[in-house]
Amino acid sequence: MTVQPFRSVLYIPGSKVRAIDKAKSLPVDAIIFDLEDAVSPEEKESARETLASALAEGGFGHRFTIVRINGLDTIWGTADARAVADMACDAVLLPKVEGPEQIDRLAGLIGTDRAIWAMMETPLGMLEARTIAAHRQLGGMVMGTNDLVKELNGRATPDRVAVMTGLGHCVIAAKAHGKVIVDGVYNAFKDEAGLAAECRQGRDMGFDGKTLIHPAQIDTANAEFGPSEDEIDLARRQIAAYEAAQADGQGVAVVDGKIVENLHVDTARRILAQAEAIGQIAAE
Ligand SMILES: CC(C)(COP(=O)(O)OP(=O)(O)OC[C@H]1O[C@@H](n2cnc3c(N)ncnc32)[C@H](O)[C@@H]1OP(=O)(O)O)[C@@H](O)C(=O)NCCC(=O)NCCSC(=O)C[C@H](O)C(=O)O
Ligand SMILES: [Mg+2]
Repeated sequence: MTVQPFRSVLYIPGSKVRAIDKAKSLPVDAIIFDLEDAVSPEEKESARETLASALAEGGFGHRFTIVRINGLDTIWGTADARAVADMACDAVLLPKVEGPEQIDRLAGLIGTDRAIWAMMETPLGMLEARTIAAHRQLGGMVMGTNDLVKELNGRATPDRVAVMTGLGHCVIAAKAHGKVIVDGVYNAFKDEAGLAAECRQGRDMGFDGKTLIHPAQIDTANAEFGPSEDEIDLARRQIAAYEAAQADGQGVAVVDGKIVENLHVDTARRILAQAEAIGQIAAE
C-alpha cells in the first residue's frame, strides 16, 4: 500500500520569489503556487513568468507541486492555463469549480495527462461535489472556506458551523471516488492553538491534510494529520493480535478492551503505510 502524504499544503504567491525559493527547504508535503487571489492584477503576468522559471529550475524534491490558475472566465485564466501546460508541476488547481464541464474546459487547454484539482468554494460547487469528484482527470479537492463563508453570507466561527455541511459533503464525494481532499486555510496564522484545533477537526472528519498560508503553520499540520506514536503502536498491536486470532481460527481479536476486525486491520495497515511514507520523506 502506498500512501502519499498531503498533511501540509502551503500556498505561496506566484509573485514572491523569496518565498518560492524558501519552500525548497520547508517540510511541506505539497505546495500550491498561486496565481489567483494572492497575486495582484498588476503582478499577474510577471508572476506567471516567475513561476515558470522557478518550476523549470526545480529543487522542490518530494513536494507535490500544484499551480492555482485564475478562473477561466477571468481575463487571465486562459493565458494562465496555456502557460501552465508547459510548466513542470504535478497538478493544476482551478478555482471555484461548479461542475465537471469546467474541468473538461481546462483539460481542453492543458491536455488530458496532467491531474486537475478543484477548489471547492461556492454553494453550487458543494451541490455538484459528486459529479466533480467523479471526473476521471480530477486528482484532488481543496476546500476554499473563505470564499464559501462569503458566498453563504455566513460567519467564520471557531466551530465552522457555516461551512460544516459543505465540508462533510465534499469529504464524502472525494472519498467515494478515491480522490485526495484537503481542508481550507486557517487565517490567523499566529494562533497555533486555534490552528491545531481546526486541524484536529478536519482530521477527524476524514480530510487528508490542511492548506496553509504561512510556514509557521507547517509543523502543526504535519503533527495533527500524521499518525501519532500512540496510533502507530496501536496499529502494530492490532495487526499482531488479529493475525494471532486468525491463526487460532478466530475472526475477531480484542486489543485494549475493543474488538479488532478485518476493517480495523485495514485502517491499521494504512496508518503504518502513512508512517512509513512520512519516515522516508524525513530521511531525505
Ligand atoms: C500572510 C503573509 C502575507 C505574511 O507574510 P510576511 O509578513 O512576509 O511573513 P513573515 O515576515 O512572517 O515571513 C517570514 C518568512 O517566511 C516567508 N514566507 C511567508 N509566507 C510564506 C509562504 N506562504 N510560503 C513560503 N514562505 C513564506 C517569508 O518570505 C519570510 O522569509 P525570509 O524572508 O526568508 O525569512 C504571507 O505569509 C503570505 O503571503 N501568505 C500566503 C497568502 C496566500 O497565498 N493567500 C492565498 C491563498 S488562501 C486562499 O485563497 C484560500 C481560498 O481560496 C479560500 O477561498 O479560502
Ligand atoms: Mg478562494
